[in-house]
Amino acid sequence: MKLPEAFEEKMRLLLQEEYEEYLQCFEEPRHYGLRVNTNKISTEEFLKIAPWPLRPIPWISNGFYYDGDHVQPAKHPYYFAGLYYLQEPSAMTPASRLPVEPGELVLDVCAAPGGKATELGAKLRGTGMLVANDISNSRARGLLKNLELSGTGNLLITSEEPGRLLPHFPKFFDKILIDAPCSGEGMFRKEKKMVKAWEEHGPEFFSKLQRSIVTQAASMLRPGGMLLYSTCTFDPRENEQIIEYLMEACPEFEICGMEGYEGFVPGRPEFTEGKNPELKKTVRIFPHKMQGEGHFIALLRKRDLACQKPGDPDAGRTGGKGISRAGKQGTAGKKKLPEELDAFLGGLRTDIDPCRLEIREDRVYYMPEGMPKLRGIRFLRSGLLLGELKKNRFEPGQALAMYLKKEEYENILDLSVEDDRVIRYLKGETLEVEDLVSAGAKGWYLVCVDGYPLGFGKLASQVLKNKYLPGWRWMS
Ligand SMILES: C[S@@+](CC[C@H](N)C(=O)[O-])C[C@H]1O[C@@H](n2cnc3c(N)ncnc32)[C@H](O)[C@@H]1O
Repeated sequence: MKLPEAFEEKMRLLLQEEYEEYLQCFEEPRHYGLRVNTNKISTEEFLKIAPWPLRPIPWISNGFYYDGDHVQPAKHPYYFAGLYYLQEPSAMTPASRLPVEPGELVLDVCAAPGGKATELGAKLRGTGMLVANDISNSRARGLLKNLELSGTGNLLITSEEPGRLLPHFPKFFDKILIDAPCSGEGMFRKEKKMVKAWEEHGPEFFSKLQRSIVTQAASMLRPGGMLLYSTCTFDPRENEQIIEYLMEACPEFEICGMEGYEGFVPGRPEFTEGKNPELKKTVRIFPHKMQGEGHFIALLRKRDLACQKPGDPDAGRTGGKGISRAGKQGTAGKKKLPEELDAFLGGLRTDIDPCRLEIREDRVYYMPEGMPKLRGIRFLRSGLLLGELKKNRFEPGQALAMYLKKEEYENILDLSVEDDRVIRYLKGETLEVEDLVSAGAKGWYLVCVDGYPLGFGKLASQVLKNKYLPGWRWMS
């Protein structure tokens, strides 16, 4: 493979005697990774039902290698049930090293198509709020699908420059992940077209963009919060130098250590102006050191330089436009709900706080607590889309199906993965289910595969009318 000369020169400088070893890895095959969605299934349970051999990715607790030349995990009903996400192994590292806890307010600044955001959502376990942003509207659509498929509910998906989010979320988030747009040097082996893109827009181009993204994002982090910066490139101008720039612009930031792994290579302070030895706590992943592509990861904490009562989670948070941890009341909170919606919600075996329901143009949403007013922000989704009111009838939606656990809904049609009706359901066909329901049964049923929800269907006369989202259907 022909690499650009300037890139080769830089890598020689960066790797020295290891350079030949690095070049060798271009002759080796790429690695395929699968990350278990622990929001839906534990890693142990998934390993019991996994349809193909899997090998642990040693530095990711829920990550596994699979043989991508012989199996297609994206063509399996468990994929449609959101039990896992397919992701390059090194790319699993950033979200795994940002310590997100349930109940936190989390921002993924450059989130599409959702490789990291889906893991951050899983760590929140349906609590707190995940704001997933991407400047590209078309890419944000893919992000929306992936987050809904993963069952993430407490959600806001925006498509903005971070600077436009800032007035709404000053010092707001507990955790922020910036997986920055970059020159992609770490992906040269996996995607040859990245080399051409690098020739058009290299590290200088991206470092300007990264500087502006990190400083804007940093202002949205509350004092005491943590920020993880990552790229899939090697160049210090996009890595250590960005962290140096951020720490100069915002001196309250300090670099933190993270859970290590023998293949992680410490950052290189000598490639920065200030040569701060703390930069050694940042991490580079090289493909000749580990079974994964190239990455850079830095974890930082924003120290609280002002006086703060210990244990006060709101200390330092300024609150932005109408933001408070208590949240604002949903529009449906005080009103009487349409009868069919009320009956449907009554059938859910999970706590629904009526104050968090919002009805907008016939769509019913369940809003996260603490959702700010969104005036002026381009967003694709705010809250969990429960379904639609159609002439006062209520039709539950796909996002709700993916959010629910089997035991959280009363009417279940649970099919075994061996049952050919699973694929027929995913293709949008009507199903005969007289073996599974009694003669008089009717209404909305949650279709599951081996106990994991796939979508809704409407039952009448032992026939299930298919309500699987057309855009998500199984293509043969
Ligand atoms: C490396 S990709 C993100 C991959 C994603 N985190 C994942 O794990 O699936 C970088 C993303 O940044 C987005 N982007 C580029 N410039 C941006 C900006 N100024 N603000 C927000 N997002 C931006 C791109 O559209 C792209 O989707």
